[in-house]
Amino acid sequence: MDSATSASATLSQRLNDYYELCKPRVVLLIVFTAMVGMFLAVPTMVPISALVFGTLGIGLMSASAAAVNQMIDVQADSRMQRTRKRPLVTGHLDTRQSAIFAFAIGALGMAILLVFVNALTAWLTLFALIGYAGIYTMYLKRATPQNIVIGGAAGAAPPILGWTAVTNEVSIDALILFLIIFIWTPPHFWALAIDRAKEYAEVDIPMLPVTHGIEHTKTQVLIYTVIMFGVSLLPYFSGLSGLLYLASAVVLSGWFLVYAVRLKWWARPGLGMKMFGYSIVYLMLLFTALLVDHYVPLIATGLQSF
Ligand code: HEM
Ligand SMILES: CC(C)=CCC/C(C)=C/CC/C(C)=C/COP(=O)(O)OP(=O)(O)O
Repeated sequence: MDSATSASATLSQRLNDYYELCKPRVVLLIVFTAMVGMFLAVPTMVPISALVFGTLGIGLMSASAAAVNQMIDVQADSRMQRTRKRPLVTGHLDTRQSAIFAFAIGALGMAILLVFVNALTAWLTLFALIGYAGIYTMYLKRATPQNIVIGGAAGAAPPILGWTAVTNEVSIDALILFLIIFIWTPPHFWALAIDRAKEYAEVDIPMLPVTHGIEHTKTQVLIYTVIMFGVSLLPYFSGLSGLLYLASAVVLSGWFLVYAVRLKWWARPGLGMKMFGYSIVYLMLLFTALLVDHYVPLIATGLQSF
């Protein structure tokens, strides 16, 4: 390999390390839920500056929160199979580089929201960043098995942030979208934790299956999934969404419930991880259904006027 080729290989490796530091797939879904919040806040098109700068600011600050989470968790991450390849664990990045990067993208995100969006969105996003990186990662994660229920509030904030980016105010409908993700978080995480309980026990993180056992956690997953079924129908009953959304929510949440029931009474090895995988598809499709449902009447009206 000549020196130019090896320099470019190093650069692309380095970029990939910073990319992985941001938990990109989680941030992508977070940003998507924020964008759906923006679109649902207005009857027609989102103003382009709120869309571009709101998305960018929320995305950068979420990525910053994820990087800080990895800086704090480096010890635990180095001892779990699932997290062993993270860039701070492998030594591809050090704490100083990660701290500078996290601060830079966090500050940039905050500045973008303050200057181009609005102060309410900027401060609420900062609050979510501190909630996840500070309160959840530094304290709650090691303090109580209810860690993710409380910490989940930060991850559920993005639809509200998207909504305020466009309207500069919080509404009941924005709170309903928040509630969907808030109630979704425990089944999302505990389904994975059931299959990874041994790893969490080994690093002394008091996740629910470690402190209260697998059976209790499965019951909690089922209870939250039943509540989530009901909560996922709220956008229809509040008048935010129509029948297309209602039908999608019934099918998607119904399938989630089938998983929860199987996990409780007919589990087989690996079902927890399968349910965890479905939880991600579920949230993606549910928010896609909100979006499509919102624009179908508009498209239909447009077609009629031709
Ligand atoms: C406190 C709240 C949450 C906890 C404890 C949690 C926990 C986790 C864990 C442990 C993983 C890692 C799976 C792995 O490494 O294979 C994961 C993956 C994931 N989570 Fe969450 N999560 C939370 C909130 C959220 C939120 C709010 C979203 C998006 C709206 C989200 C979206 C995702 C996605 C897309 C993945 C897959 C990432 C990948 O494939 O790399 N999570 N979650
Ligand atoms: C500004 C804003 C909207 C912030 C968003 C917060 C954010 C990035 C939430 C992600 C939630 C998440 C991946 C939790 C898992 O952390 P973990 O440490 O329990 O999981 P791990 O073991 O995989 O690191």
